[in-house]
Amino acid sequence: MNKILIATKNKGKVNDFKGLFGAKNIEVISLLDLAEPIADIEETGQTFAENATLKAETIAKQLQLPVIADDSGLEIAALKGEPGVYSARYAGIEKNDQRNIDKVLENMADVKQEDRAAQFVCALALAIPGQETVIKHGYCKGFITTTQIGKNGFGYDPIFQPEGYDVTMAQLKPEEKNAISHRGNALKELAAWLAIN
Ligand SMILES: O=c1[nH]c(=O)c2ncn([C@@H]3O[C@H](COP(=O)(O)OP(=O)(O)OP(=O)(O)O)[C@@H](O)[C@H]3O)c2[nH]1
Ligand SMILES: [Mg+2]
Repeated sequence: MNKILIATKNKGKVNDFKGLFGAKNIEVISLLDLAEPIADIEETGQTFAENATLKAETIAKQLQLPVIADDSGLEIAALKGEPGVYSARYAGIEKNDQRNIDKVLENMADVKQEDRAAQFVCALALAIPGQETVIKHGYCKGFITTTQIGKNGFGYDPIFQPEGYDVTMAQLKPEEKNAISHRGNALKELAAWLAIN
């Protein structure tokens, strides 16, 4: 395998995957690279796994190619697991990262340091036409900061401090994020599965 299609339109995810697969000499293409535009898929699932499966199977069927889809998000304990599967659209359907960050910080304004635990979750679905879809999960535990710091990454990275670090995910270099991220961890699981099946 020297090329993989990731069924996403999120540039931040594409950059993460380019780093992750580039190390294995595998070229990453996404829905943003296709000549024919692909319609948005409505994410109607209740879980990351359901949404990842929906995206992977729809695109695999449409293009008759093996694809990986990623559904991911941030679960904050003090907000009862929110934003969860609604992470991209937390502050509205236009999917604005800055507005999403502002909404989290506002909702957590009164939450004490010791109660700011959170985790990123990533579900990866590998869909191959005619085969059963494979799903693997990855997690990254940490805390929500009180201000946003850092310019790398995307989404909530500037307000997420991984466990064992005193900087945010957005202050880490791309390769440092990939080494500990929910996406990197899910991909390790998928790679391990591919090697033994
Ligand atoms: O700080 C972050 N670092 C990450 O590493 C990360 N991974 C996911 N997220 C958040 O979760 C949403 C995914 O939602 P999502 O899986 O539906 O993707 P999406 O709608 O952006 O693109 P697509 O893949 O569906 O085309 C994203 O938009 C982000 O808000 C992240 N935030
Ligand atoms: Mg989405």
